[in-house]
Amino acid sequence: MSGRTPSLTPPDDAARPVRHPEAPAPGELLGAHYEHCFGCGHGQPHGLHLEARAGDDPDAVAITAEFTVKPEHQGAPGLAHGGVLATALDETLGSLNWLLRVIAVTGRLETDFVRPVPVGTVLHLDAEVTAVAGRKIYSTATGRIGGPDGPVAVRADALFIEVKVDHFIENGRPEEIKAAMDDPDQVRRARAFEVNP
Ligand SMILES: CCCCC/C=C\C/C=C\C/C=C\C/C=C\CCCC(=O)SCCNC(=O)CCNC(=O)[C@H](O)C(C)(C)COP(=O)(O)OP(=O)(O)OC[C@H]1O[C@@H](n2cnc3c(N)ncnc32)[C@H](O)[C@@H]1OP(=O)(O)O
Repeated sequence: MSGRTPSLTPPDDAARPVRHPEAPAPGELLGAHYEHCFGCGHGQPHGLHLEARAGDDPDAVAITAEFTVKPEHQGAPGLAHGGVLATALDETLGSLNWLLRVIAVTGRLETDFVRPVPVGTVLHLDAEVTAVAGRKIYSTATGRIGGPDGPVAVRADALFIEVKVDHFIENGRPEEIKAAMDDPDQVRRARAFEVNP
């Protein structure tokens, strides 16, 4: 994509991404990586409740997701806030971690807002890893309105950086970290990212 900052362009020796052999099957609902996550958590009343699925092409590290814009997501009257749309893109791109079976955090997210997105709209998102270079994961996402093949409303390119579980243990607030480590469901989800908490 033109006009991107150099840090979003994979180096020449970057590898093609590979879907992990134990990744969720094509079409499988991914669920939430953390129940209180603002993007995907079912236990987060203020969240986006984004639902993501593993992409249909078994050779691509790709997913699809849907996000319904609610009145609480407004910026201008009747329109989605741009930061909320960026969050939906970020969350969708972050969900690609399930297919790589690594934990990675967003280092850079570059977003284009192409069309306004009215409240009530279902945003149809798709995201794909384009390249991997060491800990650096390059990815891209699009959000369409009016259906999965509708016009593009938002798009983003991103650089995610692989981290170990210590990233969260060392930086997260102790209350939430302890609760996560004491929760067998959370530990099971973390293992899906090959994490051993
Ligand atoms: C029991 C507890 C369980 C807890 C875990 C539970 C579940 C786990 C599952 C999933 C959770 C994972 C993520 C959350 C998922 C979804 C939410 C959506 C995603 C997000 O919302 S996530 C939050 C926002 N995100 C951050 O909170 C990051 C803050 N940040 C940092 O924590 C550091 O900044 C870090 C770690 C990124 C890097 O730090 P570092 O010291 O490890 O590595 P370093 O700096 O050496 O960078 C290595 C190479 O990346 C290049 N690089 C780095 N940053 C760059 C940038 N910004 N632009 C361009 N290039 C960059 C360097 O240039 C170098 O490149 P090179 O190797 O070529 O020199």
